[in-house]
Amino acid sequence: MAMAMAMGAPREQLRVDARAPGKVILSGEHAVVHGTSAVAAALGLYTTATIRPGVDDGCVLDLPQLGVNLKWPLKVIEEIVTQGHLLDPKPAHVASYAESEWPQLGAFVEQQLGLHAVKGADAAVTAFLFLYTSILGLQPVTVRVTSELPVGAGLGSSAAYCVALSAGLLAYCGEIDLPQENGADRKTWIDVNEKKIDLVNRWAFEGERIIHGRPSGIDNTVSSFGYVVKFKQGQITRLHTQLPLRMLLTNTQVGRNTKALVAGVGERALRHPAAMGAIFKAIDEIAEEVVTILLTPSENSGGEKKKGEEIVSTEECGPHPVFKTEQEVRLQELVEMNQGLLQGIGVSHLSIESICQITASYRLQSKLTGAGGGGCVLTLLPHKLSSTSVELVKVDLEAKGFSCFEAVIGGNGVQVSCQTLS
Ligand SMILES: Nc1ncnc2c1ncn2[C@@H]1O[C@H](COP(=O)(O)OP(=O)(O)O)[C@@H](O)[C@H]1O
Ligand SMILES: C[C@@](O)(CCOP(=O)(O)O)CC(=O)O
Ligand SMILES: [Mg+2]
Repeated sequence: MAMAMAMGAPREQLRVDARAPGKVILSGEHAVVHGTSAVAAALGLYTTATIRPGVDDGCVLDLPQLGVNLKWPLKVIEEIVTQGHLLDPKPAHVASYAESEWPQLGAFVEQQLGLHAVKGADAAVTAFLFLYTSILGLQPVTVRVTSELPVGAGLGSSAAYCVALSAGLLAYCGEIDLPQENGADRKTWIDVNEKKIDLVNRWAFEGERIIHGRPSGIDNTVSSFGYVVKFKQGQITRLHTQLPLRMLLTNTQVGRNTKALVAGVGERALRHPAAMGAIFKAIDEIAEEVVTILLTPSENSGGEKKKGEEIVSTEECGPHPVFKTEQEVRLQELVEMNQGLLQGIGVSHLSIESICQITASYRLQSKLTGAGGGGCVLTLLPHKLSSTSVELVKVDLEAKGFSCFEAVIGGNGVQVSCQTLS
């Protein structure tokens, strides 16, 4: 029925919205690009793509966070795309992006953006043109993408951008069911149908390849499926954890580029294959142990607390003691070890180390999340830690110029909404 309603409304009267969450990586970033396991959780901050009917045979792309607002007559795009890409869109069959097949695209995007473009704007526009022409073909559309996520900060903004765009374009061409409109002003968001999430995820991965160069796929996967996932060589395991995952996210405010950081780790791995392989293996073991802890039932059948749940550690942290369960003590140690290994492969930063030292003085362990080199740091918070103690840590971090917030994690994945335009 939902699809019928959506299909019933001609496209020139349909506005489609798709939103996708950012993410935190609990363990395994960078090593996962080299085939090991990683664990990631959806973050309660979203990127939203809005697809509206186009006007006078044109395509408009509005990316306010990158200062991009471009409009092209469709025939201009046709000249660029026809050179290297069938103009017969097959939304259900994911095409793989190859720069060699689009010889004109790079120069076209560079010329369109000019010399003063914001860093990363070229990748965003290129990813859009690939996804738009591959999924929709040359249909007049007006597309706007906005986000609650900081861009380039390790919270998976590139993946959320690609997932939201892919879902919005697939919904606009009828490949994804849309919700019944409720007539009220409030949007009705629905999860993308299970059978279609994989299609969204595979298109988004192609977009991530344009932005990241060599993505593992974990970012677009957790942004598509939501909740908590284990990812290894394309294998997705959705983790149903009962462990209360509380964390503080601190932004170093240091900009960096994931593509360059991932390439740098690859080059170091070529220079030191055995040593880097050993580090990747250690990170793999850490990620596997994190999975085991997350999957430990929190209570046995009688409702009593399981072994891992009793308080086994009490340390001073400002005015209140920090109570930690055995699972929390083990997770903290794994976070500390993972951060040390990430430092070893060259992706930490002075600002990240400074945050780790500040939180360690409160008996809390932290690690960079995402590509590192700046960006964001996650700090595990014992579930019994008082809000007063959390506030103390935040005040200390903010006094050093960092910005931090207690993250909402483990929520839903990609969702869609629609509105029939009068
Ligand atoms: N809201 C957005 N609008 C346009 N492009 C975006 C947006 N969010 C992310 N991007 C794209 O993703 C890039 C950042 O991705 P990346 O370097 O992987 O950092 P991260 O994924 O950690 O935020 C940006 O330079 C841009 O190309
Ligand atoms: C470094 C890496 O493991 C995660 C990158 O995360 P982000 O783009 O910095 O949010 C790369 C990848 O897995 O594709
Ligand atoms: Mg990214």
